[in-house]
Amino acid sequence: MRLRDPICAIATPPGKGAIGVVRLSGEGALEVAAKVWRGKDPRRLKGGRFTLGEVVDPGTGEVLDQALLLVFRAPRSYTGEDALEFHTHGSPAVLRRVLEALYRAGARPAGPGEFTLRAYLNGKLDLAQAEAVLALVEAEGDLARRQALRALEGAFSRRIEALENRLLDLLAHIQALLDYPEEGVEPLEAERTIREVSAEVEGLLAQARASRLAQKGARLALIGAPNAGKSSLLNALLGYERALVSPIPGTTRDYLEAPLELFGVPLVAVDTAGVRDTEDPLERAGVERALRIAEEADLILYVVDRSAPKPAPPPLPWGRTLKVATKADLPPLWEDPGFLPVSSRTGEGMDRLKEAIHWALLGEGGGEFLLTERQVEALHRVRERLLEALSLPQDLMGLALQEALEALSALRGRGEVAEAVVARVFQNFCVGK
Ligand SMILES: Nc1nc2c(c(=O)[nH]1)N(C=O)[C@@H](CNc1ccc(C(=O)N[C@@H](CCC(=O)O)C(=O)O)cc1)CN2
Ligand SMILES: Nc1nc2c(ncn2[C@@H]2O[C@H](COP(=O)(O)OP(=O)(O)OP(=O)(O)O)[C@@H](O)[C@H]2O)c(=O)[nH]1
Ligand SMILES: [Mg+2]
Repeated sequence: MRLRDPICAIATPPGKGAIGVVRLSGEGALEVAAKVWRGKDPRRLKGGRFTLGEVVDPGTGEVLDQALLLVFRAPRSYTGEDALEFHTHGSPAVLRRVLEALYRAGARPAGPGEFTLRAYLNGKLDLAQAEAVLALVEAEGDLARRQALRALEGAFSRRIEALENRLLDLLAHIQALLDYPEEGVEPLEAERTIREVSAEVEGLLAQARASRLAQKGARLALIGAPNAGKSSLLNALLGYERALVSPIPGTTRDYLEAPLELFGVPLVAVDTAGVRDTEDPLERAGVERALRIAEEADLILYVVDRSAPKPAPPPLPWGRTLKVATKADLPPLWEDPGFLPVSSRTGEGMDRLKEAIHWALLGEGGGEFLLTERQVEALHRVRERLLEALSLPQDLMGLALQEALEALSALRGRGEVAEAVVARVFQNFCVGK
C-alpha cells in the first residue's frame, strides 16, 4: 500500500516547550495548510522558506496561535512530498488545537514512523538509513549518536552495497561459465571472493555487541568485602558524593544505582553491600542481593582493599570481572599483577580503570556502525549462505550466493523486500518521525 494522502502529527515531545512543531506532508498538503493559515498563501511560497502568520480554525476562523510556517516543495523535502511545518508556541493546548484544525482541513493523523516510511518509499533514505533515524532519535549516549549518524549518512549502506556488487559480479561470472563453457571465460576465483566477502560480514557482526551496548547501555556492578572501598570508588567514578562512605564495615546495606556515561556509553553503576558471611538476617539479604546483581551485570568490578589482608574471593563470573585493588595511596599489604591499583582518595589509577572498563565492554572495534537486531539477523543469514556456497561445487554455488545476495539487499531495502520487513522497521518509531 502506497498512500500519498496528507498526514500530520506533532513532531516535538509531549509537554511544554518554548516551541512546538506540527508536521504535515502529502499530496494536497499545501491546500490543507492554506485552509488553516492566515498570512502569505502557502501555495505561493517557495520551498525552504519561513513565513510568519497565524494558525486559524478552518471552521470558525478563530485564531489559534501566532506561528512560523515552513514550506518544502516536492520532491525537495524530508518525505519527498510537499511538506510543511507549523512552528507554534509549545504548549499542549496550542498543539492540540492546531492538530484538530489540520484534521478538519483534510489531513489525517500520521502513523508511527509514517513520515520516514514515506521518505523510504520515495527513495530519500534506504532501510538501513531509516533505522538509523530511529536510533538517532533514541540515542542516549554519545557513541550511539555517532554510530547512528554514520549510518544515517550512508556509511553502512555503502559498505553493504560494495558487498552486493561483489556477489553480483561473481554470480554473473558463474552464469557466463555455465552459458558459454567454450568461450574462454576466465576461470573462477569464486572461493577467494566468497572468503573475502565473508570476512567483511564477520567484521560487521563483530561490532554487534558494541552497537548493542551503545544503544542499550550496560550495568556495572561493584562487588567486594565490607570496607573494601566500593562506595568510595563509585563516588570517584561519578565525580560526586552519591553513596554514603564510612570506616564502619557494613555501611552500604542495600544496593544503589547511579547513571554515568563513560566514553559515550550510558552505564548504570551499582554499588552493593559488602560480601561476607554474617548472622545478621538484614545484612545477609543485602549480600544475597549483591551476588544477584553481579549475576545480572554486564561487567563486575571486584573491589579489594590492598592495605588490608587479602580476603578469599567470592564466587564471581570471572570472565566478565575486572579486579581492582583500592586504597593505593596507603602502604600495600600484598601485590598482585592481576589487580588494577586505584585510589579513590588521590585519583591514582582511575584513568587506567576507565580504559579497562572501556576495553572490557567494547573490545578493540569500539563500534563503528549502528547495527540493529534486524541487521544482525540478516548478516548471520548472509554468512550462513556464503559458508554453504563454499561447500558446494561451482555449478551449484549460484543458488546459495543468490540467497546471500538477497539477504544483503534486504539490509538496504533494495530488491524484493517483504512488506512485513518494512512494517517491522517502522513499527518502533514514534508518531511524528
Ligand atoms: N524542523 C526540522 N528539523 C529537523 C528535521 C525536520 O524535518 N524539520 N529533520 C528531519 O528528520 C532533521 C533534518 N533532516 C532533514 C533531512 C532532509 C530534509 C529535506 O528537506 N531535504 C530535501 C532538500 C533540502 C534542501 O536542500 O533544502 C531533499 O532531500 O530533497 C529536511 C530535514 C533534523 N531536524
Ligand atoms: N586512604 C584511602 N581510604 C579509602 C579509599 N577508599 C575508601 N577509603 C576509606 O575506606 C573506608 C570504607 O570505604 P567505603 O567506600 O565506605 O567502603 P565500602 O566497600 O563501600 O564498604 P561497605 O559499604 O561497608 O561494604 C572509608 O573510611 C573510606 O574513607 C582510598 O582510596 N584511600
Ligand atoms: Mg559501601
